[in-house]
Amino acid sequence: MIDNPSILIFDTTLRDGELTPGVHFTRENKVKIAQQLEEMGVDTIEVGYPGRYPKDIDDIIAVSQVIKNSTICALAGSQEAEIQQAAKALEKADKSCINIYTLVNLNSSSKIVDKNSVLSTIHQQISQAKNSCSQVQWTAFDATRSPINFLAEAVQMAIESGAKIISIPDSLGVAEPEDFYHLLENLYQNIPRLQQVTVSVHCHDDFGKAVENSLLGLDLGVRQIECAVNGLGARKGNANLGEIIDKIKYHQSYYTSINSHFIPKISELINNIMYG
Ligand SMILES: CC(C)[C@@](O)(CC(=O)O)C(=O)O
Repeated sequence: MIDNPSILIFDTTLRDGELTPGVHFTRENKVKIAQQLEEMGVDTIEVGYPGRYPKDIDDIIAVSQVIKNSTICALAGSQEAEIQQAAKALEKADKSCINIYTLVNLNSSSKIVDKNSVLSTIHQQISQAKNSCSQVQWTAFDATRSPINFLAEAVQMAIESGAKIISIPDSLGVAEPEDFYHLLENLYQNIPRLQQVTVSVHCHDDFGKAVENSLLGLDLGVRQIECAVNGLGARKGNANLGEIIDKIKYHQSYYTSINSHFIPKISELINNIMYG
């Protein structure tokens, strides 16, 4: 049903998925996986984090050469050097996205953090990144353990600076569905401009809530879900791509461009790479 609101699927199998204990994807396998993700209709493929893993630069370049329809995404921390590396890696991509993350949980830092300097970093880095890719996504790292007022200020700043996608992660997978729903609701109530950008969620499965948490914001306006094939990802993984797609199709109030017939095939490809 094409008239239903469309939900974008952002796959992070090749980035967060590679943080699954024991998992490594060769360049050749990253290209193969990306081709299948594109074939099934995934909107955005996050391929790596060049600022932390230098080999990801060439992985992203290799994937960029074969992918035409999906957006290619590179993760970057909020330092200038990381953004430059992401931009360099994405030069050949037809549609590119730099996903910048900034720690908003000021309590967790060992240093005393000045709020204004965090806000000005967000502004500077997004302003820099938007000249070197098609779209900037900004991720509020550790959003679910952050002071809500500061989180809202940071989101507001990211939107004003030009981020077109705002991602709210449950970075450590600790949010109860009720709490995650209230967090999103609070942001929608307090930031009118959230309606003008794409809101994304990135949930981890430490307590088995990744899929539930990823879907509960759709009625509030969330329009992008970050997930990974077979639920791969750091620690206990991210939301499982196949489950997300099936639930959206079953729900019937939303639309995704993903062809779910491809899910078993890509699931098997990943299994063969990991255990074959
Ligand atoms: C940056 C991000 C989306 C992250 O994956 C963190 C990271 O991989 O460093 C998360 O779960 O918050």
